[in-house]
Amino acid sequence: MKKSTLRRIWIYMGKYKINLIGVLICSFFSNTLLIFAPLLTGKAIDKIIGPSNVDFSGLIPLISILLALYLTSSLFQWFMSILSNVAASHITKDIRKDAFDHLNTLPLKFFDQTAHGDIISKLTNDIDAISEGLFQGITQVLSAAIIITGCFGFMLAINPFITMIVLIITPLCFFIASFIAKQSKKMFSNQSKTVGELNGYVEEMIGNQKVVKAFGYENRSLEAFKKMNEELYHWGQKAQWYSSLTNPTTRLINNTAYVAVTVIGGLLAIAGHLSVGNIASFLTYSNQFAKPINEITSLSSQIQSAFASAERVFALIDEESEAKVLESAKEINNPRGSVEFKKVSFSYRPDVPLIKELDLSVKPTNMIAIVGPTGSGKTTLVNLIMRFYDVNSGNIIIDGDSIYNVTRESLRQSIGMVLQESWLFKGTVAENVAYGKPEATRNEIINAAKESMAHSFIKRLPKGYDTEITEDGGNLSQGQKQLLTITRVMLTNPSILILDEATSNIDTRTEIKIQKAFSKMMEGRTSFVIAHRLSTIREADVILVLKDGDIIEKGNHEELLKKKGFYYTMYHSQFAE
Ligand SMILES: Nc1ncnc2c1ncn2[C@@H]1O[C@H](COP(=O)(O)OP(=O)(O)OP(=O)(O)O)[C@@H](O)[C@H]1O
Repeated sequence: MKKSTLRRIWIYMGKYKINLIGVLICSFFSNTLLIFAPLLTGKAIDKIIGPSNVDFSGLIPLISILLALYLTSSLFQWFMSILSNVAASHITKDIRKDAFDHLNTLPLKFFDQTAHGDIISKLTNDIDAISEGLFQGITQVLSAAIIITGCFGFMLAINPFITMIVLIITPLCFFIASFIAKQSKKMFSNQSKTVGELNGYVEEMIGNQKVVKAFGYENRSLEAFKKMNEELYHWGQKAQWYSSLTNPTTRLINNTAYVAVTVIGGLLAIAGHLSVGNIASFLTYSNQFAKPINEITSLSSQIQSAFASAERVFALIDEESEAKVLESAKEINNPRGSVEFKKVSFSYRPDVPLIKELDLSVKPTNMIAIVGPTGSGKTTLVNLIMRFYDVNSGNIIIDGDSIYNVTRESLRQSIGMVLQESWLFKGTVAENVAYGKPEATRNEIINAAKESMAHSFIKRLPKGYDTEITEDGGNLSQGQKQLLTITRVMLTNPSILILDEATSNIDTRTEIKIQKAFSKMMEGRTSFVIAHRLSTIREADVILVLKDGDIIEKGNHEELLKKKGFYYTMYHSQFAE
């Protein structure tokens, strides 16, 4: 357990000090009251002296006190769980908020390099494990400490000799329980690893059902699933076999102690050293004393796993945010759209240089097409303009301002992006269109849709602009989804456009319609268009041909064809197809 993890958990918990103090007080009273109960029960038993010989005047007050004691203890128990649950939910909420807030400040690099499932599991399971583990852990440790000390004290007071017997037998239980726990832990961890694999496999198969069916993969998929399921069964069985040993073994030892206490207690009673009531009290104390000791193993693993989860969540919160903007950073508003790259160098990994001292000057309202083989750095160029990644050296200037001297928000608001994947979320058509401008009026939305030629298909949807779209736009065609994302960009009215393979998922007939929407959108705006289909970028003012991160050819369509270089070969190879 790292000290810093403890300190940070304490900072979160410290905000709910009052609840914590309340939990401590309630736990103290609830457990202390309970510890007195067996003593009183013993005394009550001793009031029943024999047939027709019951000391009612002593017995009735004892029973009344016992009832009051149990009632008060239960009330304290109830208050304790309310206080601890309230604090636990607040802490979960606070940590989750901090983690999610921080997630929004992380650079794209982080999301590119981290498994998304892992991030989700940190935000959900791990955060739950922290609060559950810690609060249950703390309250149980506290109760255990009070119960063990109290019971030990009372047992000692009743009879030190029998207390020694209990003291010898109970740790034996503890060692056996922890040995079994160690063995079963291995099996449980294999089991959860297999569960993880199985979940991943099922998710992949469900997500890619089309591909599974298209390639007739069903039977092979079933085979692979069967194998994993068998493995899961195997580990599950073993884990259960070991863990199911704990209870019977510890019970057996505890019961042996119970019998020993009863027999020795009986003998001592006959010798006149103990009363029957004393034996009854002692038996209850020895039981209560053993219980928390037996639970220490599971309690410690619960607390350890809460700490492990806390470390994972704090590691996420400690991930380095996007570089801070300068204090002097200004807002960029409606730029005219001139873009300049000055000796820009960039690489994703220090040992693999990608873009080397690239110079480029783009005039406002120009259409720049970026073409080149796969992996040549086309998307990287637009990543740099959007500041998804920062250059290693050099500068990018928009309308005379370095993009590093303006706020990221205003820079990104000035640029509209349409990607190959048209991302839509669960909500109405209108809500999806207004994603970048939530305050847009219905008229503005309709006008944008008319401009992007999406209006006619939206009108025909069952509820028009109020039609609910399922997650990922499953109930729309690929072309319709793309028209919606174009409308979304239209509505934000950016000065600069980036279209990254925006029509590559669309059939050629729909593409013509979408091309028209694009042409309309590009009017009066600087645009960067990445396209594999060269027929779509013939009209570009400048075509940049990229190869291994360098611009190897630059010019308009005719100029580049005349050159008979790389573009010429690419263009003709596409038409030969
Ligand atoms: N997040 C990343 N981390 C590390 N390397 C990356 C990352 N993204 C891209 N690369 C690498 O950088 C190079 C350029 O990638 P980029 O996506 O810019 O190519 P592209 O020309 O857009 O390719 P495509 O036409 O296939 O989309 C490739 O070699 C790629 O493997």
